[in-house]
Amino acid sequence: MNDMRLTERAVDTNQLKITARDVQVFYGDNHAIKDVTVDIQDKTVTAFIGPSGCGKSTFLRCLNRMNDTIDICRVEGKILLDDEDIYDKRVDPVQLRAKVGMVFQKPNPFPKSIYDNVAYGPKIHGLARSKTELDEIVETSLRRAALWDEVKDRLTAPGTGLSGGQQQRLCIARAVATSPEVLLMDEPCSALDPIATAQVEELIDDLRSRFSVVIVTHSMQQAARVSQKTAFFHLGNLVEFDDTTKIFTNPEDPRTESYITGRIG
Ligand SMILES: Nc1ncnc2c1ncn2[C@@H]1O[C@H](COP(=O)(O)OP(=O)(O)OP(=O)(O)O)[C@@H](O)[C@H]1O
Repeated sequence: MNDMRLTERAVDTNQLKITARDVQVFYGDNHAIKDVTVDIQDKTVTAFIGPSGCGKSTFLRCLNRMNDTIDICRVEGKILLDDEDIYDKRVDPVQLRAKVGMVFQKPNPFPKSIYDNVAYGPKIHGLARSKTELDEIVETSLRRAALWDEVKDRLTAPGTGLSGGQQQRLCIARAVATSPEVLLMDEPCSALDPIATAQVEELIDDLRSRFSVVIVTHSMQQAARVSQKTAFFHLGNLVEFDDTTKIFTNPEDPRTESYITGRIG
């Protein structure tokens, strides 16, 4: 699969960003994530793959406490962001989610202008001291999301009026605007056509030069193209976690091999 990979920018990928230890997730009696231990590196794209219902999205949502919003959901174990326990009582989940941003499967811009979609986060987190600074953040974020040229002349138009691919890049700009340290993406291309998918994949590789990206994907081709590390989940277990090339060429576990060769899933 090597020939299909995007050109990778040279960045230092050694530093750890997120450390998860013995994580369990329960939805009522359903034990959805079992004893997951994993290290997520900075400036690296990590892909979560595995059959439907194996817990990829559930585990992803643990990383910015998005599961807090689900009443019956209970998370146990430790998740550290730069050595800080994100489940500590003193951590404000809203602040955490600015640091650990999220992009969802379906583009979900606010019913506001393109400008306001991006300006919202910096405004509520007090990241701009003046209108000029806010304008700068909006422009930089839209540029980082490779959307600026397409929208710079219609910033006051509604975000919901953009094409699906543009809306997803707007959501990426919105997430990037609060200067996150980690960006979580839950099947960000599944509602996009192949051209918009290619644009977002190119963008993911670019974003990696600034922060850690974790992506849930159903597409093994996409995982192989965009990620450096891959985690294979099966029935709530993290079966194998390794360099993406190793997972796709020489996996250790027979369950990983069955999945990547299409025998399970
Ligand atoms: N909001 C929820 N309430 C109750 N159970 C849930 C909820 N979300 C997920 N689950 C359950 O947790 C388990 C893991 O689901 P999850 O969506 O994390 O898997 P997934 O690997 O992301 O699946 P898919 O690839 O189909 O999106 C499943 O048994 C699912 O039914």
